[in-house]
Amino acid sequence: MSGAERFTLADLENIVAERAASDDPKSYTASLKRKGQPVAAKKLGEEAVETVIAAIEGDPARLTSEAADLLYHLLVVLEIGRVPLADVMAELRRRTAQTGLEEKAARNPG
Ligand SMILES: N=c1c2ncn([C@@H]3O[C@H](COP(=O)(O)OP(=O)(O)OP(=O)(O)O)[C@@H](O)[C@H]3O)c2ncn1[C@@H]1O[C@H](COP(=O)(O)O)[C@@H](O)[C@H]1O
Repeated sequence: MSGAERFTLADLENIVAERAASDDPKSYTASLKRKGQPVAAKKLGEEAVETVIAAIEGDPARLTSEAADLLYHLLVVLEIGRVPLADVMAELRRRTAQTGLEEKAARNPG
């Protein structure tokens, strides 16, 4: 393990919320918040593509780095969109009652 056992996405969510609310000119989070959701969401999309490329290339170190960028930017988009991570986790927890294919069928009945 990498020593990150006690650091959770909820911890990072708290940091992101604090930085988004700050007017620190050195804060990347605050700058994304100022630019607004279209810019932050586009950045999330770029990080998703970079993660896909790293996954296909099969480089675990690059995949780790790009996945970290992706998760951070997802938390920024959730913060700007006023969606608590707990709501996303509750939705994921709800889905544990069924298999992925059952969940897919429930979304697209018929
Ligand atoms: N985990 C992260 C994190 N991961 C990635 N990034 C930033 O996301 C950007 C990634 O974009 P790119 O790789 O495309 O690099 P870039 O070209 O410099 O980015 P752009 O100029 O295109 O936006 C970089 O600026 C990274 O520094 C992050 N910025 C912040 N955090 C966390 O958020 C905390 C608060 O950060 P500040 O708001 O900057 O204080 C930090 O202490 C970290 O814990």
